[in-house]
Amino acid sequence: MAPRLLFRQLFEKESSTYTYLLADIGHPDKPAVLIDPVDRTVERDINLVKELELKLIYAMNTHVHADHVTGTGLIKAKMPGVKSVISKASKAVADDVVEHGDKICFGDLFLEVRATPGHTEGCVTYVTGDGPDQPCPRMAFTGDALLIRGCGRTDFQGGSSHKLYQSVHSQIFTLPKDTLLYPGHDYKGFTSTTVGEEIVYNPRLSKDEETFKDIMANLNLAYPKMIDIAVPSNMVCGLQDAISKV
Ligand SMILES: N[C@@H](CCC(=O)N[C@@H](CSS)C(=O)NCC(=O)O)C(=O)O
Ligand SMILES: [Fe+2]
Repeated sequence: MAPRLLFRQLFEKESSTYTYLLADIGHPDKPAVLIDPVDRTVERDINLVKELELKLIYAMNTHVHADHVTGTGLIKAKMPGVKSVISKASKAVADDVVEHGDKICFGDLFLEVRATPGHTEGCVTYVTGDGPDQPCPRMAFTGDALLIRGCGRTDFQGGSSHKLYQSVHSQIFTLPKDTLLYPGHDYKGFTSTTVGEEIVYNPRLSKDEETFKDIMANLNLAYPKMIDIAVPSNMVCGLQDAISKV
């Protein structure tokens, strides 16, 4: 039986952001979702959706990004009918706001929403679920909660090292060890990892919580260059930006 899931990992190089395209190609409509599109690469993403003859139904965010403007507003403007998605806990405006335990269906496949606050209060991880007639590859889209051999910073947007540690250990490290993890960014050239690998080799999250908090308190990272533009725009899922550009 041919696999139902079509999966593509896409990269935006200025912010080192990953966007993910998933579709149920076993369904006659080929319904698709985009996770964390970036405004600068919306044309590329839309062209790919069209070339693959998919029907994009959701443009989803893992959180209110601080380093780039989400593409969800522009996509909605260019593809009427597509719905923006973000968590209720983010307090952002979107067509659909989701909570822990919700399922986002595309065709006969779905993504389960897991609340993973800590990088921001509203961060969620999207986890694949099995299709009706065959298992779906186990994958989790972690946004900035978990990065490969790293994690999201916790020094703004309601960040909390305690919450992030608890989120990752209770919601991500409890997934089967062979679950493939796809982060929101990578700054070192990695593309994916697994739960089993990160439990052992993550230099921050493999430690006890007190050591983790100490590491996070001493990262000394500069604020993202676009934070003052990105956060207000992403609180409306990029819609203001989309309206001004069309
Ligand atoms: N230099 C970049 C921002 C880099 C940064 O702060 N990345 C965030 C994720 S985007 S909110 C982060 O959490 N990094 C963790 C780390 O350990 O690097 C810019 O100016 O945009
Ligand atoms: Fe972030």
